[in-house]
Amino acid sequence: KQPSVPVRQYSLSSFEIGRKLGKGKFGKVYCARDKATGYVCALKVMEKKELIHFKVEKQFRREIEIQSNLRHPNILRLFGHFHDSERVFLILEYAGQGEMFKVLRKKGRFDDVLASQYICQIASALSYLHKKHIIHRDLKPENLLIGLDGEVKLSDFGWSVHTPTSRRTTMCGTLDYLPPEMVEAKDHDSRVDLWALGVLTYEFLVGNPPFEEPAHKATYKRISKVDLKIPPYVSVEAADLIRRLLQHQPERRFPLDQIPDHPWIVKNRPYWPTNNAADKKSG
Ligand SMILES: CC(=O)N[C@H]1CCN(c2c(Cl)cnc3[nH]c(-c4cn(C)nc4C)nc23)C1
Repeated sequence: KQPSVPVRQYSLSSFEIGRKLGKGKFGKVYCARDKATGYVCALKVMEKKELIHFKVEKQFRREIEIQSNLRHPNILRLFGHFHDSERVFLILEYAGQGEMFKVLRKKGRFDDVLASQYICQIASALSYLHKKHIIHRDLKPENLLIGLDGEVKLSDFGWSVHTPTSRRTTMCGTLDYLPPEMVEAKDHDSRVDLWALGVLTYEFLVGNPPFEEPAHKATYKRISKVDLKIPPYVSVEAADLIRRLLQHQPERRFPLDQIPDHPWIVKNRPYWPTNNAADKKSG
């Protein structure tokens, strides 16, 4: 009988802690190296009392359960978790090029080649999740990371659930990515991620989400009416995909598995993937 790989028990002393990478909603993330293997990872630390105070321990357990079982090149791996008396620790994959929203803010907006590569990779990750009856429900630049070779990594599964569902937890944070059926608190399914993908496509190419307004109520109205204005500099092919995703009726939204064949993706696919790290190495 083949001995199964023993599941290692981790503790804080298993790691050398490096620099602080950033703050998530409920915790801090540090770069860390596993002493036994030298493997670099990201260690997310959360205070138990904070999880209890924000009443998110159920959501947090779901995040661990869902993300631990996912294996996809565009989904950030969760390798394991452990806790001590007052904190919980997540051992996450380290994304070598950091946070998407910082890159987007710094660049302002992406060109068709970069944006279409990112959208195609995110569509691939969403397709993988939907086949497992999981919807992400919180797709936005803040929840995207970039790996060492420039590939996108979906992270933060705090809001993901098994379909179909109707939201029970009150929403906080930006409404910008929510489809009509969610702002109208109707039952919803995996096609909410299609709407968010449309919002993300728009934001990558324009620099801000399509229905952004200072007041929540105004954003809500623009989403409900699909009050979409696409600037003239957005290419015809990109505008076509954005319009096909930002459909009020979920069943009319462009299906994920057709995205790799959409003209905008095909036209902007490089002959070979740009592998920044390799380019630098080869000089
Ligand atoms: C919600 C949330 O956890 N946000 C972020 C904090 C850092 N974190 C990372 C996570 Cl969870 C995983 N890998 C990361 N890599 C980086 C990073 C790399 N560079 C060069 N700069 C940064 C920053 N950050 C992470 C997720």
